[in-house]
Amino acid sequence: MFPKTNFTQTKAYNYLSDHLVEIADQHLRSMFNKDTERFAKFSIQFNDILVDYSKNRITDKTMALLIQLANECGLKEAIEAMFNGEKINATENRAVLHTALRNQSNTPVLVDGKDVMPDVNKVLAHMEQFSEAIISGEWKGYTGKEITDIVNIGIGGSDLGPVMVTEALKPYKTRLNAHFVSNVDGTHIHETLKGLNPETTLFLIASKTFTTQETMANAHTARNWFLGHNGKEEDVAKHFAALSTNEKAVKEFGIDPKNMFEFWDWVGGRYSLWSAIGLSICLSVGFDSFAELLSGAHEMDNHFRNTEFEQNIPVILGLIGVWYNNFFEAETNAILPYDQYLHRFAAYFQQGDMESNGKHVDRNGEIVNYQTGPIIWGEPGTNGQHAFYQLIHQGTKLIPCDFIAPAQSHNPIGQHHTFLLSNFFAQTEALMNGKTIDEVVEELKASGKSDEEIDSLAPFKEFEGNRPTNSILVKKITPKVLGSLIAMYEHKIFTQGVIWNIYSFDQWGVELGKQLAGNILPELKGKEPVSGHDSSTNGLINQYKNWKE
Ligand SMILES: O=P(O)(O)OC[C@H]1O[C@@](O)(CO)[C@@H](O)[C@@H]1O
Repeated sequence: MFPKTNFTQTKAYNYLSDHLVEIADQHLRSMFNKDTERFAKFSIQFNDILVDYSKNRITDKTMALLIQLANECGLKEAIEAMFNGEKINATENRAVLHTALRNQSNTPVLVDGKDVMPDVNKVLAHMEQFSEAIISGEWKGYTGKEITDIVNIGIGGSDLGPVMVTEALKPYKTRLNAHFVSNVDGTHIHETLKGLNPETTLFLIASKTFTTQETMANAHTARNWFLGHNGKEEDVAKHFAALSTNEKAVKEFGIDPKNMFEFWDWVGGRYSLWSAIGLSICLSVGFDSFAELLSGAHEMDNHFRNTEFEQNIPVILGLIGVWYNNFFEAETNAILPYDQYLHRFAAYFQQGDMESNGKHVDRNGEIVNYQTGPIIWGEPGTNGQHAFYQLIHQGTKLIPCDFIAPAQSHNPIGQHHTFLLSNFFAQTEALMNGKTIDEVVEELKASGKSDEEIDSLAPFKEFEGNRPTNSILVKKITPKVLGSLIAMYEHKIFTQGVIWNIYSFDQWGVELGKQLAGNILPELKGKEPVSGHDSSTNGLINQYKNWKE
């Protein structure tokens, strides 16, 4: 039974509110000075991943109370409910089983009394066979040439995951070139198709519903492009595949069901890279690397399901996020990967986190009176340091940051990696320690500044510090490590959704905009002005109609 606790009515919530007052004036500097074991106490190593959460505004008591909060909110029951295939996505009456997609132990997972693992393994085998046929060159296009380019056409969860993983695992790239089209803006498919050869291009139409406007528009344009370049209807089967739950729509589009890779309604779009949606990953980095990715995620699943909360990484990260979100009023969470290959990692979790926990109604249908999902953002380090770190260091907003870095680079050129890592270590140290006004004055004195100059400059050069961070140091970004990292964040999001008593696996909030776009679309034809909207929308549409060609 999935619990429905209002966390603000738990004992732990009240104890945490009191505890916040107790530690409000404790600076992280003093916490570290007082406790030389702080790092050992507040860090966990999981295979080739070290999670250091010691630079957070927590004490032993904080962690004990946060774990009490998790217990009072029934987190353990909720975790079991998910893994056991209960229909915890209640508003869509669906199970939530992205974990089954990587269940390499093959223990049965029942949905409506049926073990889903045989179907999962059947699709995986098809993905493996298909990928190997394409990569080996055995599969030929309509003029007998082997495929050289893959174009994945999808959006949201049918794009962001494949893009992020393909970029993150570029060192494992196969001979195929992967391209991704997502935006309905014609520029996206225009720029992608430029320079591609229809004889050697394979299109993957990735859409759980196979109804998404952007994806279907791009898919039809791709098909017309193919047919417009001497491709024939009977050749479509050699150059188009579909990744979807909607076989009927796939057939209607004209894709051979043999080239359809199915997945199921218990796979959420933003949790679908492990499913047939991951076919572009298999083609980009090879099926073996994809299998390693699944393996890493499966290991994290077992950790999340079987580890006591005190040592449970996703639970701890989720609870610390609740601590800042609901007690320190932090509204955002920055994900800062010190690895250029992970440049789409934060973007991926913008959907993963914000589409899951960006909710204002609780599981009883009541409007919440507390904060729920944070705003997720971030860019790779060290670039962020030259863009927005000023605010993180000296702004008025508290920005909890996750710093991620690999000890080993795939490209050990000169001193680049030590430069990168020195910044990774320094930034969290600076955010934690800050620089006191006395230290600033000493520095200015030593640089020869006059007393008058010191008085005027010092206030601007002080760093409060006490700014919380998590440091996630991995041995190397391999498929297995990446799989564990992604699953770690998925389960962090799950943990927070349980604490906030919200449904994390539907996304009704994306529907209204689409519906209104459908209403407006026919109005954009012709030149006659519209008047059926508010004055702003009318004004904008009519100006567009004046200007459009
Ligand atoms: O895979 P599809 O069905 O085309 O959906 C694409 C994306 O659209 C959504 O906004 C839902 O409409 C995301 O949740 C989803 O990942």
